[in-house]
Amino acid sequence: MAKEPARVLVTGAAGQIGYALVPMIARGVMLGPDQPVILHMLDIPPAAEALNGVKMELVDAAFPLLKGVVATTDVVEACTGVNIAVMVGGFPRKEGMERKDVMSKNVSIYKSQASALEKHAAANCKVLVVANPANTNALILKEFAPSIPEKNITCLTRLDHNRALGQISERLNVQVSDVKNVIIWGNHSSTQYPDVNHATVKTPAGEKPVRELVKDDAWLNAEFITTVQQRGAAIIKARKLSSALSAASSACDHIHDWVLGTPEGTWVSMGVYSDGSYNVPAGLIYSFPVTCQNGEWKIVQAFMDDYNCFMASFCDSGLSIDEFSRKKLDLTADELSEEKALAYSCLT
Ligand SMILES: NC(=O)C1=CN([C@@H]2O[C@H](COP(=O)(O)OP(=O)(O)OC[C@H]3O[C@@H](n4cnc5c(N)ncnc54)[C@H](O)[C@@H]3O)[C@@H](O)[C@H]2O)C=CC1
Ligand SMILES: O=C([O-])CC(=O)C(=O)O
Repeated sequence: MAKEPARVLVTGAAGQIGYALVPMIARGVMLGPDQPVILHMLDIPPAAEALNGVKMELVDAAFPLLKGVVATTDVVEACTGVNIAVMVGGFPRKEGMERKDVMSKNVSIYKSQASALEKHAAANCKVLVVANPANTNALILKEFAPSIPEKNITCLTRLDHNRALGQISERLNVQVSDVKNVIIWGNHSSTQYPDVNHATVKTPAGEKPVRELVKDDAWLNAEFITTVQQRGAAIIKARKLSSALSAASSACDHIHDWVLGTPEGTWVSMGVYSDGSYNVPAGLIYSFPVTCQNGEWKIVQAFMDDYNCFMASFCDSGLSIDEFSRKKLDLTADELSEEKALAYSCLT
């Protein structure tokens, strides 16, 4: 029997990520080729005409899975009955701007949209915040939508995760689909820590650790990390616009794996509400390695082979974290704590 359509909200749908994202959703990239969708697109009144143009193009593209389009500048209409909310609308960082510069503008947007989602979205709506500062916008959304379970509110660090996979694949000249289990820890900002200590590559001789294949710890501990951390800025420099197609594609990956599950033996990075795992302060939205099953994510806690379980017992908990990594996990947590304080100061 055909599935009921899922209602998917995209805020900021007239913007450049929105323009890349809505056709992917309508094609089934996000929720699968057998899941019909009704798109809810929200933007602000100055973008209403452009938003209507996007709606016209969606009609023109005749997507078989697309069962309806709501294009509106009314936040209540946009949020009503949605099962998935992808929050892209916001004030983007421009060349030379730090994320903190855009904090106060986004705090007020996320406060009001949180209330609309809380009152009007479907029960168990899953929320992905893309707009920067993504982790802190998600935290504000969580604070102002107290009846939405905290496990349903996440932010996008899958783009950073995919960037890390891409860098390793380029360096080793292997298929990106053969690289797995990198980790993005922390903030979607230049303090994030792209960690390859548990990442592997599929080879004809079995799965091999990335470190063993790259054979260049100096590169992995320095240039690789900064390349991933600074990739957003490099795209802005090259395009004079921030990443859009890769952001849209990664947002689809995030929701796809959350709803439909991660493959056996594979984890992905998601910004989720910290429960204190890995000694990350509870109450931050922090990017962790997660596996997903039955529509729920779970922070990866432990390696399954004996050696690493043994090693993990000497560390904080879960995957073994060396001293180099520990400092980087703490640094990005400190930045998130500062962002949280700044965001709260914008509320008063
Ligand atoms: N987490 C991540 O990995 C990434 C995050 N981003 C962030 O995503 C956001 C969107 O980027 P772009 O699409 O390039 O920006 P954009 O400026 O092209 O589009 C943003 C859209 O949001 C709309 N908007 C503004 N306020 C709104 C509101 N209150 N409600 C609904 N819509 C509103 C604007 O009118 C515009 O159409 C930015 O904050 C950007 O920094 C971008 C790339 C990656
Ligand atoms: O830096 C930005 O504003 C865009 C962004 O988040 C990214 O490309 O990762």
